[in-house]
Parts: sequence; structure tokens; C-alpha cells
Amino acid sequence: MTQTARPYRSVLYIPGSKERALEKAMGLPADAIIFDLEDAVAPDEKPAARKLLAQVLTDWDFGARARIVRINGLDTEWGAADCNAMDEAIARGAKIDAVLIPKVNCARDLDAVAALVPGADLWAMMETCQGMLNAAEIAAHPKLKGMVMGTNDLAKELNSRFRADRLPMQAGLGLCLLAGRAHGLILVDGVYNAFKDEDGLLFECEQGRDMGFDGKTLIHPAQLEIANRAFAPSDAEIDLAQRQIAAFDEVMANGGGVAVVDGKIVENLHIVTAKATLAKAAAIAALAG
Ligand SMILES: CC(C)(COP(=O)(O)OP(=O)(O)OC[C@H]1O[C@@H](n2cnc3c(N)ncnc32)[C@H](O)[C@@H]1OP(=O)(O)O)[C@@H](O)C(=O)NCCC(=O)NCCSC(=O)C[C@H](O)C(=O)O
Ligand SMILES: [Mg+2]
Repeated sequence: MTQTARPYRSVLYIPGSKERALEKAMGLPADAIIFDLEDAVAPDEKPAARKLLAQVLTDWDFGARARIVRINGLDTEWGAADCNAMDEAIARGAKIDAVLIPKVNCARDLDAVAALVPGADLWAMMETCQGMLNAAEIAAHPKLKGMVMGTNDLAKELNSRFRADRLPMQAGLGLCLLAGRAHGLILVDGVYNAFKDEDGLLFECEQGRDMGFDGKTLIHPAQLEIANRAFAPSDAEIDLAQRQIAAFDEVMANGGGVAVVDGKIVENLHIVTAKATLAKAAAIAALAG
């Protein structure tokens, strides 16, 4: 599956130290997994978690789910060892789709990890004010394939309050969306901390989807179904896309350039979106098997 065809509706964090949760993940309907060595793992547990992940990613089968490893930053005592362990694991055949770097401030942060794990694609956590202001140069890095919003760290840096409309972080998220889309990256929204609040999660998923994100990072299996539904094309969207394509084809065959469907104009650019909707629906269906 190509990067663009692969859905990223649900991207589940799993602490690299929790073997039971790692086992469970092999049967969960997550489009992608972030195997975390950073904030979800206590300092004392980091060496054991690093070793466990290297083994799990070599020997266990996570099916079609994308496998992303979040390392500790290179400015910590664990970052270089995380990189070396993942580099060795890749050399031994571990399936790692990308290394996710926390608190990326500038493109040089990516160069440093690329030098230590040359065989991996990179993803960046966008969660510092400096990083978001440098989103354009970070997104242009040749090894970067995805950006993940770190809305907890961003709120901490901004000294902002958590609000349902996320107004205080719209500027930062918007900069990342602009930069990421300009460079064809996968863009995944931040986590919703109240993992038992389904209505709140759905609201935030729909907001992120409408802003342009491909999916949402999640912290608990109970959040998967809501994200998978919110970020998938609905039946009505699939039906509209099919009717737009049919109407536009007919107009084109008669020498025209603009169709009208449900009282709205349909031009070539809308057909690009319609085809993307159908391709996404097909990719999701393929994932379901
Ligand atoms: C939030 C949790 C601590 C809750 O854990 P727990 O109390 O164990 O939950 P449950 O008893 O409801 O668990 C039920 C079963 O589900 C499994 N489980 C739980 N969480 C996960 C998971 N994330 N992935 C896979 N499986 C999971 C349990 O093992 C139970 O299984 P079973 O034994 O079969 O019943 C916990 O969910 C958790 O630790 N979540 C992850 C937290 C995390 O990753 N945090 C870091 C990422 S957030 C972040 O850093 C964002 C960013 O950087 C920013 O700045 O915003
Ligand atoms: Mg963070």
C-alpha cells in the first residue's frame, strides 16, 4: 500500500513498556500504531522498553497497520540509544515504517536522527512554538513523511487553556496543515485526553477532519471506532462523489466543462476531490480485508 493510499484515521499510542497492550494491538482496528518510548514510558523502564520494542517489531505480526516508533529526543540521555536500537533492529529485519521524533524545533533536528537511523523514514511531533513557526522548513525535509500534532505539549508551551473549540491552538495547527499539505505529508491530529468522553472525542475528530487532518492520535482502544468512523468518507459522501464524476463525464462528453449536482457547480477540481474520496473508501475497504 502506498503512503497516500494507506488510511491513517486512527493512530494509537502504545507505551513500549506495556507488553500486554502491545499484544492486544495485534487485534485492534487501528490504521497505525505509535510504539512509544517517550512520554508514556517511565525513565526507569526505558531501557527494557527499547529492548522489548526491538524484539516485538522483528518477531510479531501487526498486519497492515503502519508501525511508527516514537523515540526520545536526542537532547535526552535515551535518544541516541533509541536510534541505535532501531537502526540495529531494521538491519535485522524489523518492520518499522517510520521513526517519530518528539519536540522537533527545526530541520536540523531531523538531520541528526536521519544520520543515526539512515534506513527509516521520519515523522515529526509538532508540539513546540519554535517547531510550528518553522513548520515550512521541517515539512520540506526529504526524509519527512508525516507530522503528528502534540497538543498537550503545545498547550503547555502556549500557556493556553483546553477549550472544546481549540481556538488557542488554531494558528499552530494551521501552520502545520499548510506546510504539510504543501509537501504531501501525512497529517495526524493530537490526542483527546478524556478517553471515556465519547461525545467530546467525536466533536474533536470532526473538527480535525474538517480542518484537513488525515486522522487522530489516540491513547485508548475505546477511542478507535469513533476516529475510524469520523475520518472515513460517509455513504452520502461516496454517493455524491460517484454522482459528481458521472455528471462531469457526461458534460465533458458533450463539450462542456461545468456540471451541476444537487444545485452546486462541479468543475475539474471537484472531480479531483471526488476521486480522492473514492480512493480513500477503497483503501479502507482493502484494509478491512
Ligand atoms: C490511559 C491508560 C493509562 C489507561 O490504561 P488502563 O487503565 O489499563 O485502561 P483499561 O483498563 O481501560 O484497558 C483496557 C484494555 O485495553 C488495553 N489498553 C489500554 N490502553 C491501551 C493502548 N494505548 N493500546 C493498546 N491496548 C491498550 C489494556 O491493556 C487492557 O487490556 P486487557 O488487559 O486485555 O483488558 C492507557 O490506555 C495508556 O497508557 N494509554 C497510552 C498513554 C500514552 O501513550 N500516552 C502518551 C501519548 S500522549 C502524548 O504524549 C501526546 C503528545 O506528545 C502531546 O504532547 O500531546
Ligand atoms: Mg508531547
